[in-house]
Amino acid sequence: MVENVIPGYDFLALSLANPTTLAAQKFTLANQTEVEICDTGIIRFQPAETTSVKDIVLSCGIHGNETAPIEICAELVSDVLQGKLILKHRLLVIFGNLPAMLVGKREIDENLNRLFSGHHSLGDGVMNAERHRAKKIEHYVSQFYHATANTNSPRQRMLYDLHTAIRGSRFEKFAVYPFLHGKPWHKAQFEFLQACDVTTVLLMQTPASTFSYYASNTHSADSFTIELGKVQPFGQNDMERFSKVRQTLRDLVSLAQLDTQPFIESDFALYQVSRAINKQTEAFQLHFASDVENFTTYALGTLLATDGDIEHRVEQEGEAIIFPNANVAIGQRAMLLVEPTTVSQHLV
Ligand SMILES: O=C(O)CCC(=O)N[C@@H](CCC(=O)O)C(=O)O
Ligand SMILES: [Zn+2]
Repeated sequence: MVENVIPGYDFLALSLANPTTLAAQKFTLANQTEVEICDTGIIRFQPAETTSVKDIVLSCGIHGNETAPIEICAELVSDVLQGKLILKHRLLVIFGNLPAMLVGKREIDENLNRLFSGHHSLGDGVMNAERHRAKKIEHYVSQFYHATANTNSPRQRMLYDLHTAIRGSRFEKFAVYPFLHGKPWHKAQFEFLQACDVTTVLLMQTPASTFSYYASNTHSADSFTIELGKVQPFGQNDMERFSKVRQTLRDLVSLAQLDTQPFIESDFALYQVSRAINKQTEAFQLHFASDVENFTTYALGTLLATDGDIEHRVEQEGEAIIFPNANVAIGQRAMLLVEPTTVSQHLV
């Protein structure tokens, strides 16, 4: 049955062959896991196991050229479909921007990761494929979480949105912890990240239109953007570098509890955003080379970027650059400046 619906157990290939739409379908695996294709690139699993307490969303390819996470998720989905990986918890897997994957680009018309929390419908409204996709993704995530919202036992929601960075990084893997509006950070989440070999975490200080902020703020999910290395074409990722994250994600969905190391703050490099620099004019220019890595620091006063007449310089000792990108839409984030911080004072 599965092979008739998803040839070769390859849901990614089926989705890429149907990048705009795929008819919804439901079927059951031999191990009694219920599978629902919600739409192209969006697949939901309900395990036979009734002691499931976690509602887990994994997403990748929100930017079409960020291939390592796409390969990781495709492998995991295929193994579930083949019965090689038996789920303990409910799981929704999202392959975000299929048309952009097909052409190896970050986006087609607009950055999908700036369209969540209803931003898909602002301004000119839902007028391009990325806006439609963001709206659909929000719909399926809401449906997934709401399906168990009235059950009596407490459930844990999580959403891990897997990306890769455009540049190299002083820390190859790092996570973005969305702004929690004053709520405490979760020790167990740092422990999960460490199990994934991610020990650099950037704590955001403001709301955002990203997918991870949407999941955190709208659905109270434990949620992160997780950056896994640098953008590479499909098939050119050294998957050995991701062995810990691959295994931890498999354990997360298939075991009752993850076996993690206790949180020790000194194991982590923690940063908070000191400033966000938004592009204001088409003249925006970075004043360092394209191979300068994320988390690089410069001396006080160094000119980092100009935007017409505006000069952006290092204002604080130890301020590091992250996600510098001159090629963004006017009004959008062109770079973050971050500084070391701690979490122990506000951690549960
Ligand atoms: O390397 C870059 O410049 C961008 C990599 C990337 O796509 N990062 C995400 C971070 C989302 C967040 O802030 O949570 C993005 O820019 O969308
Ligand atoms: Zn990305």
